[in-house]
Amino acid sequence: MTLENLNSNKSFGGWHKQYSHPSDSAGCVMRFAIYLPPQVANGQKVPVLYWLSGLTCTDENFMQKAGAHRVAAELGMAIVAPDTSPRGEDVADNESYDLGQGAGFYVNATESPWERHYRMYDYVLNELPALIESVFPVTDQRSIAGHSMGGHGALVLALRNPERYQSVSAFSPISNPVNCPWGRKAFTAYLGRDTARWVDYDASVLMREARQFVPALVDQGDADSFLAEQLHPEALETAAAISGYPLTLNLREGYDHSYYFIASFIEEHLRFHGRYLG
Ligand SMILES: N[C@@H](CCC(=O)N[C@@H](CSC=O)C(=O)NCC(=O)O)C(=O)O
Repeated sequence: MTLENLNSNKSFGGWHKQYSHPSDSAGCVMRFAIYLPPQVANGQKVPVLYWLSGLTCTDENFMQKAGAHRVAAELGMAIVAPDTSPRGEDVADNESYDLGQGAGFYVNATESPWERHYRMYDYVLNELPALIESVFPVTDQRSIAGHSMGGHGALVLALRNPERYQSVSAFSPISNPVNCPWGRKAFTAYLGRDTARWVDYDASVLMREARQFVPALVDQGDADSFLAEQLHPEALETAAAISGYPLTLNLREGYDHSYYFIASFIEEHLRFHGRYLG
């Protein structure tokens, strides 16, 4: 295992660290950030919250802007934030911000030229937790959360793999990607034109058909400029009502799509996950 430590910062008694490593799933060098709470210094193993970021983000946005370390330190919870796509000179890209590098959509691409590296679903579900659990003092208790494109990724991963996660939460998720411009553009490129293949990556479709449940929390700002066109939380709410899914969806007055919104409510999300991670 070649794991290169790129950076270390002490934070709230614990450590924020950044690493790179060669990834089998992505076929390139991937980066992630990890927050290790102070409890690990006492030889304690801690559970892990995986955080998936949104379009244009890297492993850095959440760690720098969300203000999550203080409560993670109190709860004894590690947080792992992977990059949002494969990257590199030989990795396919697109000039737009919502396709290609920085916009992996947490799918396994099947279409050229994306299928060689864009396997973020496998990376986040399998490769990254296996690496984290073999190298760091963590348990195999995992929860998952994310924002926007990352909220879509977190919901899809938990809905398809309920045995792998204790809880799931999302800020402003792309809730019904088969019915919004961001989702249709990305899924056409990564998965092809056959829309029957898209539903495996649509949280609202998956939640409507779910039979095995993971406690779910979603927060959405009502002043979010992407709300009407891209996010469709009402589709998630309808799906939960049909399947009886344990979803709490909060509409927050005046909040937009930014990390100011995430920072305002991240403590509630961390405490929510803390209840299920033990
Ligand atoms: N046109 C904008 C869009 C980028 C943007 O708003 N990114 C969000 C996530 S949107 C959905 O996935 C984000 O988290 N940005 C990073 C941040 O630190 O705020 C643009 O190109 O900037």
